[in-house]
Amino acid sequence: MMQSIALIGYGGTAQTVVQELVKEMGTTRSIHVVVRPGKVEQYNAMVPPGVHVIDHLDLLPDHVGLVIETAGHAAVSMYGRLVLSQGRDFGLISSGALADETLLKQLRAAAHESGKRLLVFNGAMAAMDALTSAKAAGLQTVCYTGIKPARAWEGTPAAEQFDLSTLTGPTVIFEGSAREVALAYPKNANVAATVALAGIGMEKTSVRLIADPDALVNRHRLDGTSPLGRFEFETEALPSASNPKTSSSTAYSIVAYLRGGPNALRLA
Ligand SMILES: NC(=O)C1=CN([C@@H]2O[C@H](COP(=O)(O)OP(=O)(O)OC[C@H]3O[C@@H](n4cnc5c(N)ncnc54)[C@H](OP(=O)(O)O)[C@@H]3O)[C@@H](O)[C@H]2O)C=CC1
Ligand SMILES: O=C([O-])CC(=O)C(=O)O
Repeated sequence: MMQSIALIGYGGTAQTVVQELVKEMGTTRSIHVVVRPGKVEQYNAMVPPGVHVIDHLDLLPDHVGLVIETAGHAAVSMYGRLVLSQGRDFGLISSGALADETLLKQLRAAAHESGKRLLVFNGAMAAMDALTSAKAAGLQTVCYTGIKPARAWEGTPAAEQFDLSTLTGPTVIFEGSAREVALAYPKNANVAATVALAGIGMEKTSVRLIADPDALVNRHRLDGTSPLGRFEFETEALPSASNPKTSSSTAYSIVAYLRGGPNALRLA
């Protein structure tokens, strides 16, 4: 049985989630979309009938038990504590925001205080079950590699270092820790932060980002070792139709969770 939910932001990810949920509106009690002040009218024209657009969390009815961020790093810090202090669960996809340790501590504290849950959806990454089992046994190394078409890296630090339009082959544009990449690539490296939060943390999780001029899909690769042995996993997803930085699989981790799946990590 689905619950009443609210989505913060109505970009590519939220639109896909809503499209799926309205098909089963009978089981979802209500869907609200929280947009920036002054934008209610604009977004009202975009949502399907029956979906409520509001511009402040105070306008959410009490029965909305879960608020889901799909609006970027700033929205996690702007709304997270308020959602939890209102006595609602907070689920997020912009997990790179949690590379800010102070924010993570504040959200965990707010969740403990209200007795509500702080969730990170698996997002574009898969194989989180292998990662968390290995963690239970003593995870030793984890490396996340993100490979995307060159145009997906426009507007990122890579565009200042490389001429993305003239790359002739796969090019490593970043190597470092999950914390470094989460802060430098806020729209492209949330996957690395999610892997770090589920596994061995922001410092120990190593990350490589690759721009591939011939790639048509986004590829996410996870390699790890533990006393259990080794795991490697790679998934390919079409970029979302509206945003080449985002894999279309991101929205479906939220949809699958709302349908009762295990597609989220609980941080508090
Ligand atoms: N965990 C994961 O695997 C992944 C996580 N992500 C994260 O998800 C985010 C969303 O991705 P995507 O759907 O593709 O992005 P889009 O750019 O398509 O949509 C973002 C939406 O958020 C809205 N928005 C921004 N700030 C606010 C705010 N303060 N309040 C309300 N709405 C706001 C924007 O609206 P407007 O500008 O009109 O106000 C826009 O409609 C990314 O920025 C990234 O951080 C993305 C991919 C994978
Ligand atoms: O959707 C993706 O491919 C991953 C992404 O943008 C992110 O990790 O922020």
